[in-house]
Amino acid sequence: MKAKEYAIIVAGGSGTRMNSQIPKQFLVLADLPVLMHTINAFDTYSENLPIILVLPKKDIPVWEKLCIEYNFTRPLKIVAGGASRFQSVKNGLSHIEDKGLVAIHDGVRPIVSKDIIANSFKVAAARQSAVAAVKLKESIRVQENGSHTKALDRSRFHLIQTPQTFDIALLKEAYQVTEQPVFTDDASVVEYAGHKITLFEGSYKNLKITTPEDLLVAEVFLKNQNV
Ligand SMILES: Nc1ccn([C@@H]2O[C@H](COP(=O)(O)OP(=O)(O)OP(=O)(O)O)[C@@H](O)[C@H]2O)c(=O)n1
Ligand SMILES: C[C@](O)(CO)[C@H](O)COP(=O)(O)O
Repeated sequence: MKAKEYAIIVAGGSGTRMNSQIPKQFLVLADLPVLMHTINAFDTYSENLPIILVLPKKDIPVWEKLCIEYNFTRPLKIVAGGASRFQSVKNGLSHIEDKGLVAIHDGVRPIVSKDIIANSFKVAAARQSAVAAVKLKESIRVQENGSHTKALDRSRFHLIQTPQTFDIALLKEAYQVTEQPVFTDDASVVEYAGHKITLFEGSYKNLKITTPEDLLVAEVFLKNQNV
């Protein structure tokens, strides 16, 4: 029998690196707030998928206003976030009581495809974890002591994206730990709990909107979704 599937979309951040008055998840790109593009991608995968949307507590009224403005009616469970991504995911997870699989996705990765979401659930069903990743396109060097740098073999490295999809029980158990500075994503939490991480092919288009220039690129992709 197919496992029950859930998604947690984390949008509880304040976007300090974007340096924008409006939190980046609410900025309008290609006629819609970023977060609505992200939710629509998951709805395209399955309109019945239960989605937990994590928002900064103070911005929940902002989101509610946007939903009225854009006539956005997709059913969601809205949960208040925490001080870090780790805390926000943990808050989201506390609203799932079932067994099954959960995809954790950044609200600010709006160009995720239906196929990537489907693959994340497929791989996680077989391997308990499925983390989207792409290979490096550029050369990399590591800083040595002083001003010296040394070339590294880029084929050994991956750039990590979301969705990061896991067996729900495994992820909940991993999130019981005290938050550590190394926790930049869900894979690092699950690995810290002693589990192996399985990567699957993400996409260079699945970018995270982090700094202002990302808005330009994201808008081009969002306006040309079928290209
Ligand atoms: N307390 C937090 C911090 C981050 N996030 C979410 O985690 C994802 C990670 O992306 P990131 O670019 O780090 O978002 P911000 O924390 O908002 O940005 P910055 O680090 O520049 O402040 C985003 O969707 C963000 O909203 C969250 O849900 N709760
Ligand atoms: C989860 C993530 O998007 C994977 O690439 C990333 O780690 C978020 O971390 P950031 O350091 O806040 O950009």
